[in-house]
Amino acid sequence: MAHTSGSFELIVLGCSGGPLSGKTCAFLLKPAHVSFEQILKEQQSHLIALDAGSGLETVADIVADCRNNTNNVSSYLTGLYPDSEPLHHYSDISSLTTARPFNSAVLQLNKSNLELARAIISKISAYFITHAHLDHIAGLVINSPGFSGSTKVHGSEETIDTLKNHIFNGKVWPDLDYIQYKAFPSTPAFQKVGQAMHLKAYPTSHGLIHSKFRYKSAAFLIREDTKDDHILVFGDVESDPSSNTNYIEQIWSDVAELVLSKQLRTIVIECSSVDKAPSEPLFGHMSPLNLIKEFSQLSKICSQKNPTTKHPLQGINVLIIHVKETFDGTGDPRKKILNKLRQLNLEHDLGLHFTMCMPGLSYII
Ligand SMILES: Nc1ncnc2c1ncn2[C@@H]1O[C@@H]2COP(=O)(O)O[C@H]2[C@H]1O
Repeated sequence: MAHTSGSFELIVLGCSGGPLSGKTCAFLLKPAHVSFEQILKEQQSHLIALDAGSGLETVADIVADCRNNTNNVSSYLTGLYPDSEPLHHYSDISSLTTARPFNSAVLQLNKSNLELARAIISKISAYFITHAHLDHIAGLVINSPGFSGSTKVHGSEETIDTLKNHIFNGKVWPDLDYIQYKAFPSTPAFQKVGQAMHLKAYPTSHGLIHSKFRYKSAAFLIREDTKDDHILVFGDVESDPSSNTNYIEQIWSDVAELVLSKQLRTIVIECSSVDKAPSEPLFGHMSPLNLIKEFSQLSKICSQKNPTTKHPLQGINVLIIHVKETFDGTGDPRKKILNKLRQLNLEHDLGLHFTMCMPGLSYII
């Protein structure tokens, strides 16, 4: 049975911001109405990958959890800290549907956990990479010799150049001829992905290289065609005031109408650390104050477009990813970040609903 309550199923393989080397950012996305059973049978797949910091090993672990009724993957990140809470503590919305990604029809197939994981990974129709930092590509790289044939990898010109010349270059990793690179259009535009989705890639700023050159990441607006619904997924990103650019403002201006018409109800975005003193670097990332300022800006843009809407962001789901693990003995950074976001959300009267993403779960949105 496919999940039918939402438009998309976002399967979180990893969402840590490091420096932990496992469970870093990797997501599978498909229309919610299409089941994995169908995906495994069909020729033309509905499944896409957004970043690939984790891969085959996590899918195999999720299959094992589904088969054994355990929660090893979904409790992985919360299990790191002594003050961690049960999963439901990390979401504002009890109505946000989470599920185990694979149902009995898939799990009953006569395959080992690893064989089933490979069968699922081999149905990814294309990888969309926000930027080439290792924590977003490690799964793609290490898994690539096991791919069954041509593999499409989409990214900005800069990301593709880095992957081709600095990763898949015969030295760091074999230059595999079945990887087909495809650059995003220079002006953001929807392109068909999978069988019933379209994706538009926007550039974002992810800090400076050697304090000089802007390092770009990306954000993806994805449309589910049958329901004309959308999800916005950011890779690593810093706020416009931090970067002194207007990349995020351009995205907000482009999506404001969709927010107003309730055709964009979920935004997946990073919040890597707690707020820092101005002298401390954020390394091209968000903290709660910066993120809430960005959402206030989106709210303002929406209100300018439609002054009669009082709380344009009311009910928007914000899924937080890329929290950095900490070693300072002060406990779970996800709790601190979430508490601060909740407090600022109330103070700014935004009406957002926050969820800390966890690996091993499907979010039906
Ligand atoms: N100059 C630096 N010193 C120490 N750590 C850094 C420095 N620059 C970047 N980083 C870290 O390296 C990480 C690379 O991935 P992220 O962008 O997720 O987050 C980055 C920071 O946590």
